[in-house]
Amino acid sequence: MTRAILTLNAGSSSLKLGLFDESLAPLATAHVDRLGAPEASLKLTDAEGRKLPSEGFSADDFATHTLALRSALSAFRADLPGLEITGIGHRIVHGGIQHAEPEPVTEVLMDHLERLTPFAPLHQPHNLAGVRAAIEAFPGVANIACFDTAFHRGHPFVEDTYALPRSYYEKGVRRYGFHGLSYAYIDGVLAAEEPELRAGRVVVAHLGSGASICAIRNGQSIACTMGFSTLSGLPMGTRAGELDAGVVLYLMDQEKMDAAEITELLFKRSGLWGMSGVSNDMRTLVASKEPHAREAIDYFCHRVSREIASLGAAMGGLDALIFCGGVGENSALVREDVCATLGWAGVEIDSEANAAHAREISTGRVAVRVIPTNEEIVIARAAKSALKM
Ligand SMILES: Nc1ncnc2c1ncn2[C@@H]1O[C@H](COP(=O)(O)OP(=O)(O)O)[C@@H](O)[C@H]1O
Ligand SMILES: CC(=O)OP(=O)(O)O
Ligand SMILES: [Mg+2]
Repeated sequence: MTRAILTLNAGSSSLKLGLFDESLAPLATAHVDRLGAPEASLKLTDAEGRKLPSEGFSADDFATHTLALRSALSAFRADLPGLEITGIGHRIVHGGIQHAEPEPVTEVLMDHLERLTPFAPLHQPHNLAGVRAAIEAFPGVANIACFDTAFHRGHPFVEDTYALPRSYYEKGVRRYGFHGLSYAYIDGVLAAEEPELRAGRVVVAHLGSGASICAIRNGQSIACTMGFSTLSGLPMGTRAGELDAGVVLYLMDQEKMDAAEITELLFKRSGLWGMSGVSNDMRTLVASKEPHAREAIDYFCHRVSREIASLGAAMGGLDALIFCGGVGENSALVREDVCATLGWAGVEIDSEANAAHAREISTGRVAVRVIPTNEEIVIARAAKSALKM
């Protein structure tokens, strides 16, 4: 029997599972892509990252996060007999004020995390459902919660607060920031491979179905485009991103929408999906001839460029720009568009290197990199350390 750590990461459009041995060498991954869409699919890879066959599934098996989890776990079981799961690490999007360090799951913790669901409705319920499913599937095995908010907890007060009466800050109305496991991974790569860059003013653009950008200096989060909830900052697959709070008042006052309807509109029917009327997926938009699809891409790239500049300003300049996440790693078109308007800041890229998704794509003063993120290994490391393996 090989002893293994299992990791679970439920994103807004994806489900990613990882299996690692106790020295943290990868054994296998399962990645459900386009979750909930007719094109949903499962990709399994082995220890060497080679694709394994994963037949016998249809889109119905990935229609919801719960079904996708069941299908991915069954695929793992079929392909990898002889494993003993000794610890399970979970990406939990929101840890609130109280939870930053990875923690063993208890009933009390689950209760705290449940209460944060309204701040991350596209994630927290799926994250917690994943924990419950893991408890059921692997009784007696310890579950460790790893928080997406943790990486940002030390950011400066001016980046932690809104200009509201102080009592709201005390109640937890703060700029939390998310995608912290991804930022921690990228920071770790820079620490190991390009420490001179890490010491500079680094902006990391995590562009996936959910998207945010973070300013990092010496491993410390300085600012993030996501704040109180996973709604703010960039437009995303189905989320609006930056929005004048006056729009919400208008929706309530004039359109008589209640909180549930506004949540549904801003989290699930806006962003790339709402603007284009075509798809929430960048691949489909790039391939589409619909003018609204192109407008959605243009809006996305425009907001990404503006936010990169804004985060650079928060640090007094920009030395390195890193792209990661499903869009950031795979869309040369988006990177090209984003960088095209940042020439004044010293961002210049080589079109061929960019088209080839090379790691180093810059030709100008700012180092521009494409680094595939790996939230799974960050979760596995945290689980191993919390379990003192
Ligand atoms: N080849 C590609 N070109 C453009 N976009 C891509 C490509 N591959 C994946 N994507 C985008 O990446 C997104 C998924 O990114 P990911 O970081 O896995 O999302 P999440 O974790 O938020 O669910 C998809 O919605 C799609 O828009
Ligand atoms: C926080 C968030 O939006 O996560 P994801 O990109 O995985 O949906
Ligand atoms: Mg994700």
